Amino acid sequence: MSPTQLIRAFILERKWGYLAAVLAIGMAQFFQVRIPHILGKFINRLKLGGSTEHIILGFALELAVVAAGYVIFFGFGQTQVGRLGRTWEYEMRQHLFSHWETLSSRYFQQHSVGDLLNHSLNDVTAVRQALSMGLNQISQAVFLFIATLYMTIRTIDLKLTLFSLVPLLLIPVVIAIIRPQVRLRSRLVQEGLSDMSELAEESFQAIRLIKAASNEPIEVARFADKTQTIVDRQMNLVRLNTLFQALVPLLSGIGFTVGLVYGGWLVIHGQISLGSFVAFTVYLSMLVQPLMQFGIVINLFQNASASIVRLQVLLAEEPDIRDPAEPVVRDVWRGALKIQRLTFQYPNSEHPTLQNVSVDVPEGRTLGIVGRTGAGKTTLLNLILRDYDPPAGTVFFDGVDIRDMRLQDLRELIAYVPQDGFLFSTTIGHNIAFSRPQVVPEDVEEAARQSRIWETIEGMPDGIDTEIGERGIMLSGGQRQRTAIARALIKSEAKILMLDDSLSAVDTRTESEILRVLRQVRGKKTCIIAAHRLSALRDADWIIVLDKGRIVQSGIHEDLVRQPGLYRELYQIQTGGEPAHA
Ligand SMILES: Nc1ncnc2c1ncn2[C@@H]1O[C@H](COP(=O)(O)OP(=O)(O)OP(=O)(O)O)[C@@H](O)[C@H]1O
Repeated sequence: MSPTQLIRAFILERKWGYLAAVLAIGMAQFFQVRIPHILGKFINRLKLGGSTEHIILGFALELAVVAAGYVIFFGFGQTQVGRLGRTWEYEMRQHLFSHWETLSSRYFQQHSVGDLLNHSLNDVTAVRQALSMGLNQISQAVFLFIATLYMTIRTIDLKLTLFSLVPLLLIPVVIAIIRPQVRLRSRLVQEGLSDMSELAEESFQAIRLIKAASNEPIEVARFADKTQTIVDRQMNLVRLNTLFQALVPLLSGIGFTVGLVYGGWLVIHGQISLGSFVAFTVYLSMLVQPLMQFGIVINLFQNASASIVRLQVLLAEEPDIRDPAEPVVRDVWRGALKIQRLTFQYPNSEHPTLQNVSVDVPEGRTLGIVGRTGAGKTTLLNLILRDYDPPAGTVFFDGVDIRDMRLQDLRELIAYVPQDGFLFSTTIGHNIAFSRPQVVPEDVEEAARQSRIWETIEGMPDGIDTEIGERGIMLSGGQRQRTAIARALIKSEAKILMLDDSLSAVDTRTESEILRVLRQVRGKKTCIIAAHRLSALRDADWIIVLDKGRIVQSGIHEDLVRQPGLYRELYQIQTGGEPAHA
């Protein structure tokens, strides 16, 4: 659904709530316009003389009743409108987040986090302001304007009202001229804010790198540059808004002068009473308020319409990786994997990253993937996960093209340890139980023991409830990797375990301990281990050697080290030039 449709549906669904709010705000204005009328009557009555105490008390009581009516109706309307606006904001943010969750990695590579946050914060807020404050102000303004005009024409003088009104009618003209500029400048401010949050986020993520390079002053200067741009753009907007907001009272002031001159003349010539003239001046000043509000509302709606366009673009984004129309569903999957003549090119890339890759991994077997950096190992794993879509007829799970499987089934069947072993800023226990929030602590412990992180956890102040800082900053690289492996192992019913260079940061002893655990898993799960370090692959049932996206060698470790080729080269480098032997 587009944001416009969403807004329409939202308002329609709550039409009675909105109607009650608008009517209450309108009613409040009718109470408000009674005040000058009472004042005028009071002055005229005072002029007649008589028992003043009694008169004053009577008028005071009338004023108090009117003021109470205003407060009750306005209070109700304002609260109601505010509540509806907040509900919209909540629902829209939920909607946006759910939508983003359907999109693939490709989308997040092409859009900055700063921009997305800007959408979910500022754009949604801009629409909310139009739906709450905007509606509140426009209801007030329309009702007050009509009611005031009605009162001045009916109870005072038509000509006096019309003459004073002429300068005020120029206000919409002024607004029409300034309006497009306000919109442009407010968009520039929003873009500047988005740039700034993007830079701050990147900088915080890279804080270790920045400190290691003593780059703090450069980062601070870059940030200052961004904030200066925002200030400049905000000042441009403020100047224009000031002009805009000054012109409205100026025009009202001219109307006021006309009213004073002509109204005074009418009083001198006895055509209206002094009380009516006083009431009229109050009415005129009351007309300024709705006109100012028209200006504010126009600004709010301008901002909201720019935000709606951005939200429109965002929600129009279709997920590029989806469930098939008629998925193949099975009760039991075994976990055999077959890759057949797989060639793949990233959308923004000029050359294929993988070329004609074929390999068969029977269920319960282990495939090792080795290759220099950039050879395409991660890409191959990402394609098996359908993080990017492989071409049809190239990747099969138990003989079924993975594109014909339900995404949820496929991903339930795979336990994956990504290269960066991403950890969330929560407790170590929650990180391990990430894909299985309902598991019991014993399962967390079991997975942690298998991945050799349990000892570390036991030494932590709060055990599995220890907070590990932003993205696991309190853990070492190896501890992070072992935590990520535990997270995969806890997914016990997965049929395929994929490790993307996940042992690179652990010492060789820990590596062989983890490999021993993986050996126990073997036979029950199909394992795919991508690695630079050949020691991680020694036990694999089959190894493929990737070079620039092609399989250049394949076989078992013992054979590969004997053959001349890339594998032996890597082996010799890693074993310090030892002669190749099994
Ligand atoms: N999202 C992407 N868009 C475009 N090109 C990409 C993308 N991801 C990876 N590549 C390119 O594809 C090639 C293979 O990258 P990949 O990450 O699969 O290699 P790798 O063998 O896992 O390397 P490493 O061992 O360094 O992790 C590289 O040239 C890389 O620049």
